[in-house]
Amino acid sequence: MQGKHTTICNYIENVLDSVLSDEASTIKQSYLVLEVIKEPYGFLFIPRYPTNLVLNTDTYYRIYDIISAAVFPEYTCVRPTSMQLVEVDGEQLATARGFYFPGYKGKKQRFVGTITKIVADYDLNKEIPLMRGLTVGRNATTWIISGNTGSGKSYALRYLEEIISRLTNQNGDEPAQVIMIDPKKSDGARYAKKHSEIKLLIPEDSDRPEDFLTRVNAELAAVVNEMQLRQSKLYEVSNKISTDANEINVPPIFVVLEEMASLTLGLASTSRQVKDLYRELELIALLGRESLINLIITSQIARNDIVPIPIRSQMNVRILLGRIDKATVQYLFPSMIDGLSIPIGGLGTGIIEINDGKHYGIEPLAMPTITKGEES
Ligand SMILES: Nc1ncnc2c1ncn2[C@@H]1O[C@H](COP(=O)(O)OP(=O)(O)OP(=O)(O)O)[C@@H](O)[C@H]1O
Repeated sequence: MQGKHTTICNYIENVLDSVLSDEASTIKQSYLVLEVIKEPYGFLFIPRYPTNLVLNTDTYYRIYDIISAAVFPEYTCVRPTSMQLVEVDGEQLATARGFYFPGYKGKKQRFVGTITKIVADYDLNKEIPLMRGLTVGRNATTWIISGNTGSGKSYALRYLEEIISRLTNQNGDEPAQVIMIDPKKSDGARYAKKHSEIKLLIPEDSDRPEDFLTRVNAELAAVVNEMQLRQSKLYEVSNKISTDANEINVPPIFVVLEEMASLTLGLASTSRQVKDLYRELELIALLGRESLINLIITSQIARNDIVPIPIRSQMNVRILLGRIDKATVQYLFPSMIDGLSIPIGGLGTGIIEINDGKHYGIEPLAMPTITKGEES
């Protein structure tokens, strides 16, 4: 990795000096800060050895906390989920490595407008826009949206549904399929009622929780079956080693599960129906990507007994809206328990981590605001 000593680097060095020099007076002058001016952007913190700094995770996040606050709002730092120790090109051994802090100039901007306007500049078959400057690659097929009541989960889901309704198979002649499971018969159910193309699963008035869950499991089993059929077909027709079901021109399938906690409410985690549910969801989360089967879960809290670890750990896109504190981050962002980044305030805001090979860590998020006339 390479960087340049730009004006902001002087500023960061001064900030670091004044914080760190109290603890270790010899730190001053024993490091250099460079700005990485090519993608992936950010900053390099390069200590000159010998140094009294130990380059470990604690030091990394300590420096992250200092830099990220000091450069905001001119720059936004992304909080990596692990320490980033990188090789610095063309340096002597004493300065041949440094900490890399990913970040970008300015702040990413919330979209405010009609869906048509928001998506106009994007190829939805490649990426899903969430903010101006923040998109999710379509290879990220598993999403979890969590947050306290009123934080904007349902609103975020409606936005994603509007996006999904514009997705098709490779040839563009078959729309994406959506299966909406809404045990609370709330926003998701009401939205699906107006969109006949969505397959809606809601409890009947006479259903006991286990009756509804049995129907949900049957639907999920059918999705898993379709996943296996697609994999078999892909195996037969493809000569490529790395590919996905776009090659066989099938449309993406989205399983949307609104408020996961209410699906198992009142049932023991050891019951057959609950175990079946977790098994089917785990299979979809683990194996769905190649067969274009996507999973979107919302949950007020992503506790282990609500979203079991094997499912949660497969989630490529993790969104936490609303209140961000130690209690709320611990399930989706365990590495963030100490030192929180700065979320942007307001409705539908929080933090996001995207695991699509193009993002480095946790960043602030403000979900789009859809202006009247097109919100459906
Ligand atoms: N991105 C946004 N832009 C504008 N308004 C928003 C946004 N996100 C949420 N809101 C507004 O905030 C309020 C609460 O949002 P929402 O109903 O989605 O929360 P929730 O997390 O689903 O709550 P609950 O868990 O109680 O169902 C709604 O009035 C919604 O219109």
